[in-house]
Amino acid sequence: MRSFLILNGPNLNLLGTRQPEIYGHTTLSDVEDMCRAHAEKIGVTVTCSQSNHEGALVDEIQNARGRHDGIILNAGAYTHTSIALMDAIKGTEAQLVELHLSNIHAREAFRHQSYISPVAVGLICGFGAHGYILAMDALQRHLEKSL
Ligand SMILES: O=C1C[C@@](O)(C(=O)O)C[C@@H](O)[C@@H]1O
Repeated sequence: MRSFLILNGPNLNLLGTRQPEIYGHTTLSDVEDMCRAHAEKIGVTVTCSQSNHEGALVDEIQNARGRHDGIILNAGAYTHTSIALMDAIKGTEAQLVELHLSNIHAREAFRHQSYISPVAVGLICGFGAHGYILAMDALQRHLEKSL
C-alpha cells in the first residue's frame, strides 16, 4: 500500500480560526480526518504532521525518504521564503504536491513567488480544504503513471 505524508507548515495549526474569510472554518484536525477517510477510500496510508519550524519541516522531508511514496506539502509562508525546503525536496527527490488553501496568485505579489513549485510534481491552490483531497488523488495518479 502506498504511503503519503501530509505536511503542514507555519500557522496551519490555527486553521478554522485564522482569517476564516481566506482559509475557511475547517480546522486542521478536520482536514486530517478528511485525509484519513479519503486515504481509506483510495487505498493508501497517510501520516499527518504540522510544524511551525522550518528546520523541523526540513527534517520531516528528509525522513520521508524511503518511508513515504509521496508528500503533500502546504508550507504556508515558508513557500515564499525557504530555499532550505526547496533544497530538501530536491535533495531527497521527493515526489511532492504543493498545496495551498487559497489561490496564492490572486493575492499579494509576495505570495506569487514559490520556492516549492520548481521542485514539485504539481501545484493545487484555491480550493480550500478540498484541495487536500484533490492533491491525494493527483499524487496517487502521478505515482501510478510513473510505475
Ligand atoms: O500560511 C499561508 C497559507 C497558504 O499556504 C495557503 O494555504 O493558502 C498561503 C500562504 O501564502 C500563507 O502564508
